[in-house]
Amino acid sequence: MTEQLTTRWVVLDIEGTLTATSQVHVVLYDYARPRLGPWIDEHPEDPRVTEAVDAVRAEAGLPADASTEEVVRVLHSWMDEDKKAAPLKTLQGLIWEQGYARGELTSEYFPDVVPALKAWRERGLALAVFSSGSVAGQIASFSNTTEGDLRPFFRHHFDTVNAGPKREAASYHAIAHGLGDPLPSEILFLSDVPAELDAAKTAGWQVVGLARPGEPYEKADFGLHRTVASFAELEIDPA
Ligand SMILES: CSCCC(=O)C(=O)COP(=O)(O)O
Ligand SMILES: [Mg+2]
Repeated sequence: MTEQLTTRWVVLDIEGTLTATSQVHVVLYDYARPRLGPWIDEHPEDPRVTEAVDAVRAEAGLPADASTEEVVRVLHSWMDEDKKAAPLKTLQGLIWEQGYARGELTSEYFPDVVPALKAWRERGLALAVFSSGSVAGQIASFSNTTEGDLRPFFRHHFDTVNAGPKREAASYHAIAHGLGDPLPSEILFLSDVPAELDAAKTAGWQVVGLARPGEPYEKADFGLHRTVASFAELEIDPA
C-alpha cells in the first residue's frame, strides 16, 4: 500500500531504516571492537577521546584512573548489549571515520533507499539525519557507499549529543529549531523504532515506521503510527 504524505523536511534514522541492523552490529561494531584500545592509547591529546574515556569511567562507575583495558571492557559490553551511549558513539565514530577514509569500510543501504532519497531531493524536499551514531560517524558513513558519496544529500545531521535522546520529545523540538523552525507538521520522521516515533509525534511531527522484512522491529507494535516495509511505498509531495 502507498502512503501519501506532504512535508518540507524528511528526517531519517539510520540503523533499520536506511541500512540493515547487521551492517551496524556486525560490520561496523566488529571494525571498531579491536581498534578501541589502540585508538584510546594513541590519541591521549585529543579532547574528544579523553572526554569520552572520562565519561565511560563515570557512567560505568570505574575509578577516575581506570586503565584503558578496563574502559575497553566496558565499551565491549555496551556494544554487546547495543547500548547507544554517547561516549561509545563518539569513539566508534572516530574509528569509523578513519575506516571509511581508508576505504576499509563501505556503507550499503536497502535497495529502495538511494532511489527514494534522489527522488525526494529532486522534488525539493530537504533531508536530514537523526541517529544514535555520532555526527562524525554519520557523515563518514555517507562518504563511501556502494552508491557513491551521499554526503551532499543531507542538509543537517543530529545525534544524541547535539539533539538529545531519540526517545524524548524535547530532542525533536531541538532538531526542529536546528532546521530553522519549520512548522512541526512540515517535518516527517522515518524510523524503525516505535518509541522514537512516539517521541517525534509528541513534538508534533509526522511519522512513519519502517517495518522492514527480517529486521528486528519488523513485527513490533507500532500502535497508531503508519508503517511501510520499504521507501518505495512512500509518496511524498513537497509542502
Ligand atoms: C555510521 S552511523 C552508525 C549508526 C550507529 O552507530 C547506531 O547506533 C545507529 O543507531 P540508529 O539511531 O541510527 O538506529
Ligand atoms: Mg533505527
